[in-house]
Amino acid sequence: MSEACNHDCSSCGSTCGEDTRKLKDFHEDPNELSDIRHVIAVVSGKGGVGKSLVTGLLSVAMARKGKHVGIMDADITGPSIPKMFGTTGEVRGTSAGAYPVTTAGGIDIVSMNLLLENSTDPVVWRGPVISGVVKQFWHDFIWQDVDYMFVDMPPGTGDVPLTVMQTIRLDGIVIVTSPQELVSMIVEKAVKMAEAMKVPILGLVENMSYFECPDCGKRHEIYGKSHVEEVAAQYGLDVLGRIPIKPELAAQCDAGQIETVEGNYLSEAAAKILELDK
Ligand SMILES: Nc1ncnc2c1ncn2[C@@H]1O[C@H](COP(=O)(O)OP(=O)(O)OP(=O)(O)O)[C@@H](O)[C@H]1O
Repeated sequence: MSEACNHDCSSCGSTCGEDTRKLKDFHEDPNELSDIRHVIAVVSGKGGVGKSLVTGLLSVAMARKGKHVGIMDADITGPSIPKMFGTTGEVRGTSAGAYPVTTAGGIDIVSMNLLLENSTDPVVWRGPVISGVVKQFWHDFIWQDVDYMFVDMPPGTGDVPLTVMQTIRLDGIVIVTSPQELVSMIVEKAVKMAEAMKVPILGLVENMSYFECPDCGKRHEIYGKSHVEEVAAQYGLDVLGRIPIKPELAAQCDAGQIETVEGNYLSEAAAKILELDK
């Protein structure tokens, strides 16, 4: 709240968490044939920090717990989910709606890359068109019996994250950071956006946290000391996991083999997400 606050929010553009205006509810129902129990969005402040990797690993972790998982790849101009899962199938449609493509491990995926004739074709559309596609992924696809849907957001706080948060009733967001980012600033932006949109934050995941020497097991903080714990404490958030830099992880993602990745870097995140069922 600013010092000059006169408690008349109607003429104020700031998002201070004290907003007295009644927020209009823009949430929209999914396709009438869809059955989706929980939706979690994965966000990051900038590109390339590993948001898609975290979306993929969280999905695999939940699928390994016996849950039916869906992934909506809302990164329309930079979709990477199908490649990570080695999914090339075609979207099938009926008059009632279209169906996601299912991975080898049983995860349902919808991504722009599954709709393009050629996966290397660029998507050169303006923001409103892109946001419209994300809405179509929600309305026009039939998501059957999905326990947990993860939405891989484009980085930042632009049109698409806003559309997703307004349109889909989210159970929470997971914020992905990396040690080389200005973590405090990124987290504060995400916290303010989530507050403004009334979406709970499930916690932070730090990717590329450290490198573990394969010979001696010593951990090296290649990008400098992590500040994720301090920042999380500052905002009252949980740290849900720290993922090391691991060339094998990148190689498995490039080979479409994320479902065979061993180790569970996100067990705390998965435990927290499972609590949504309670
Ligand atoms: N911990 C890690 N160890 C090794 N490679 C990683 C790790 N995290 C991510 N990568 C690699 O870095 C690249 C970027 O990761 P990813 O696509 O998940 O980032 P992103 O934040 O989703 O990017 P964008 O915002 O551009 O979609 C990928 O090639 C991925 O395999």
